Amino acid sequence: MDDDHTYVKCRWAENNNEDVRLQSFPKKPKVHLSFESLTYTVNTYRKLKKVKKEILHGIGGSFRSGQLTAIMGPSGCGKSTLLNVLAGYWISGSSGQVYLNDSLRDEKQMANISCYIQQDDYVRNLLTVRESMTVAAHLKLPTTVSALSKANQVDHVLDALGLSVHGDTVTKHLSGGQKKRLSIALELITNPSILFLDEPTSGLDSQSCSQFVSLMADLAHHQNRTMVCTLHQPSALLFEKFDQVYALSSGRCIYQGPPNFVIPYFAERLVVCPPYHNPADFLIEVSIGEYGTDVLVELFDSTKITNTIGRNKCHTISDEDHGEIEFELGTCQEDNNINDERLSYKLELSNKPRFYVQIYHLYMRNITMYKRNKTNLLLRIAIHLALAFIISYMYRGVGNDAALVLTNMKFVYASNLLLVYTGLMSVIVSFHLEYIVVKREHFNSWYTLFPYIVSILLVEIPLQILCCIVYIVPAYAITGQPFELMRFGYFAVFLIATSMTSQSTGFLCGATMSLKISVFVGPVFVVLLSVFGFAIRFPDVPSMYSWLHHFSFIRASFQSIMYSLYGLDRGILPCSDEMYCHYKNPVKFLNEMDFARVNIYPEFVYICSFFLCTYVLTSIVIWYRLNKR
Ligand SMILES: Nc1ncnc2c1ncn2[C@@H]1O[C@H](COP(=O)(O)OP(=O)(O)OP(=O)(O)O)[C@@H](O)[C@H]1O
Repeated sequence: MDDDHTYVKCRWAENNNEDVRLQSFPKKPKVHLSFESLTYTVNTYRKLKKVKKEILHGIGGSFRSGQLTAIMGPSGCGKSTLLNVLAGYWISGSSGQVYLNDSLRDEKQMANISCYIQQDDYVRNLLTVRESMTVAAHLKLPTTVSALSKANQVDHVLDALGLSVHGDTVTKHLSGGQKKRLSIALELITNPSILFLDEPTSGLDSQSCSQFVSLMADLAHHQNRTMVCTLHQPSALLFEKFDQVYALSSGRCIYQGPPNFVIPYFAERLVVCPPYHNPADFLIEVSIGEYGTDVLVELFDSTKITNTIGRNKCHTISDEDHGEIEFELGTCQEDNNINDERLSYKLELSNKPRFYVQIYHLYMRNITMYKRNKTNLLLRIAIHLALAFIISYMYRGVGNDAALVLTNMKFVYASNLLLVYTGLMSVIVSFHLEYIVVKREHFNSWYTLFPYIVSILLVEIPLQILCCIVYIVPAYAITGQPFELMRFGYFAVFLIATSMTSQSTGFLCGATMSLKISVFVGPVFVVLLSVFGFAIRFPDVPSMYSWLHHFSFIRASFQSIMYSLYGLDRGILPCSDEMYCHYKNPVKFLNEMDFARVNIYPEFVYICSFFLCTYVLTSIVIWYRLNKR
C-alpha cells in the first residue's frame, strides 16, 4: 500500500458537504453482534468411517458497533471458521445463537446490513477501479437512487479509501494493499453496518498493515460500523489500534476485551508477560499452551462464565480504583449504550434493481472486460479461420463429387467435432475462474443468479456463433458443397446448434466438477457421443447402446447435415472417376448409411431441447453451489 491514503482520516466527519451527500444513501442502523453457545462441527473420516469433529466449542462473545475487533489466535484455532459462521457464510454444521442487537439473526436482513470480504483479492482484474465501483453501485444501490447520486457515492467512497487517484487504473495493476482497499470500497457502497474481513492484512508489509488497520478503525469509529477481522500475529503497535480483541485457542475463547488489558487480565490469573514482550505475541503464546494447559482451562472457564451471564455484557476492565486493577462484568463501551440493543436492526429491504437492469449492467461489465482483453477474442476468431482453411484445403472440392462422398462425410464429421470442441473448451474452465468472485458477489447481494447467467450467455453465445460462422463460410465454399441457400442454411444451423449445445455441456461440466476432472470428462464425453451415427448404422449399434445413439446430439446434428447435403432431391452427382461412381445417386448413399430416414426437424428440436435442459441443469447446480452454506 502506498502513502496516498494517509489523508483518509474520515472526511465524513470533517466535511459538511460530504455529509450532505451521504444523506441520499441508505442509512444503516447501528448493529451490535453477539453470539452464544456457538458450535461448529464438520465431518471427517477415520479409517473410512465418518467422524464428527467439533471446531468451535460453544463459544460466546459480543462485537460492538463503532469498534474494530480482531479475532486472534494461532493457526488452526478456528478464526476463519468463526468469521464464516458469524457472517452466515457457513450455516450447516453450526449451532448456537447469533444476535443482531436484541434479535436473533435473520438471514435476509443479515445480507442487507453486512458484507463479508474474504482473504484473497477477489476483484475483477480487467476493470478499472472506477468501473468496478460504478457497476457495484448500479447493482447494489436501490433503484430510487439517481445515477448522479451513485456517481457521487462512488467518488466519496474512493476518496475515503484513498483510491481516487487510481480511479482509472485497471485493477490487475493495483498493489496488494490497493486491491484490498478496493474490495472494501466495493462493499462500502451500500454503507453496511457490519463488515467481516478475513485476514485483511495478509501479504502486506508492516507499514501497509498499519495504514490499513488505521483505515479500518476510522471506518468503524466514524460511521458506527461493527468491523470484525481475523488477524495473525500483529506487531505491538498494530495490536494497540484495535478496540477489542477476541482471542481463540483450539476453538475456545480465552480473552475478549481491549488490547491494552491483555497483560493485566492474564497477570490476574498468574500468567505474567515477560518484560518488553509484544502483548500480541504473549497472547498467542498463552493460546498455544506455552504457559500450561491448566491456565488455558481456567481462561476457558472464566470466559464461559462471562458469556453465560449475558450476551449484552462482555468482560471489560475497570481501573477506576487508581491503579488497582479489577475485572468486572459490565456493558462494553459508554458510546454503545445498552438502549441500542433494543433498536431494531431490521430495515425495509431496499428496492434492488430489477432482473433486466441487473442483466444490463452485468452484460456491459462483461463487454468491457472482453474489450479490454481483445487478444483472447481475436485469438478465438483467428483460430476458427485458420482451421477452416487448413481442414477445408485438405477436403477441397469433395462436396460435389460422387467419387468422394465418403470423404465428404469425413469432412462433415471433422467439422462437427471441431466446433463441438471449440464450443466446449471455450467455457469449460471459465466458471472455475469465475466461481470465487461470483460467490463473493452473490453472497454480498450484488445480483441474483438468473441475471448473472443470462449476462454470461449474452456474451458467450454470440461470440461462439461468430466463431462458427468464421469457420463455416470458407469451409463450405472451399470444400465445394452445393451452392444452394437452403442446404447451406441447414449446414450452418446444425453446426452452430451443436456447437452451442456443446458449449452448454462445457458450462455444466465446469459448474459440476473440479477443474482437473472437468477438462478430462468433458472432451471424453463428447468424443463418446460423436462416434454414434458416424460410420456405424443404427441397426449395427449394440442394443444396450441404442439409448446413447438417440441421446447423442452430435449424432443428431451429423446425420441431419448429411441428409441436408445429399437428401432433399439433390439429384445425380457429377463423378470425377471415369470408371465407376458408386454413389452417383446420393439416395443410395443415404440408404446404405441409414441416413435416409433422418427427420431433420425433430432432430433440430432435440438438439435445442438438449441445449435448454443443460442450461437449466447448470443453473440448478450453480444455484446449489452458491447457496450451499
Ligand atoms: N471442512 C473441514 N473438515 C475438517 N477440518 C476442518 C474443516 N474446516 C476447518 N477444519 C479445521 O478446523 C480448524 C480451524 O480452521 P480455520 O481455518 O478456522 O483456522 P484459522 O484459525 O483460521 O487458521 P489460519 O490462521 O491458519 O487460517 C483447522 O484445524 C482446520 O483444519
